Amino acid sequence: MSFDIDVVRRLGDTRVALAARVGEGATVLFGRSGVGKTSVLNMVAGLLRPDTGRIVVGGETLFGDSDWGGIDLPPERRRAGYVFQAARLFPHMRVRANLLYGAADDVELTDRTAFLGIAHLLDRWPRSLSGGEAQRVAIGRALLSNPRFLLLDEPLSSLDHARREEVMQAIEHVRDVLKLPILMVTHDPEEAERIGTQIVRM
Ligand SMILES: Nc1ncnc2c1ncn2[C@@H]1O[C@H](COP(=O)(O)OP(=O)(O)OP(=O)(O)O)[C@@H](O)[C@H]1O
Repeated sequence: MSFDIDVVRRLGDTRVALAARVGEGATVLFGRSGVGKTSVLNMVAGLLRPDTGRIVVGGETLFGDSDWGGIDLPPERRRAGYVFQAARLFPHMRVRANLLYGAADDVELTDRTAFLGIAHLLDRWPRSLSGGEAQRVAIGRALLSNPRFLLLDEPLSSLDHARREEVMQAIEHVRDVLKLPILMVTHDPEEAERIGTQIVRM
């Protein structure tokens, strides 16, 4: 599945612009702070509207300005799984309820929790989880919503070395075994090198 992204959006004094066409696997958006990486993910997710351009994922137009058919699919029809820098779990729900939020059913729960190494955490509250555990639950929640692709915004940046390795392996599993297309933001060159099938510099 390819991402074909050609967007411009002005935010205050910053002009966020990206033109990239990428293929299978994981695409890493790499660039200095403030260049607009998160804004690009938000545009792909449907949370931020580009001023001009188009976003096509797997041949389906998610957004197209008036020159491209005037299309703007709402976020729920884009079917993006979005994982943020901080896990952003619902604090009033146990891990199981967090995972199943947005899931049509629980048929994949066992499989997903097994490879993410979180099966033993289902009855825990988010506040009792380590950063790495919480981030793996956030990835599980995104996967269980049956997404067509994953958006990962610096999912490792708040973690120490050991926790980073756990989450990195989970992302590699999604890329290599589930073969779900990934668009991931990082400003860590080592992470970009390891996760990225292709790297797009902004
Ligand atoms: N609502 C807003 N109003 C004005 N400027 C904004 C707004 N939202 C974002 N910006 C600016 O747009 C630019 C892009 O922000 P964005 O968060 O996309 O960058 P980034 O590359 O993800 O940065 P970082 O690596 O620090 O997370 C920044 O300069 C930011 O200050």
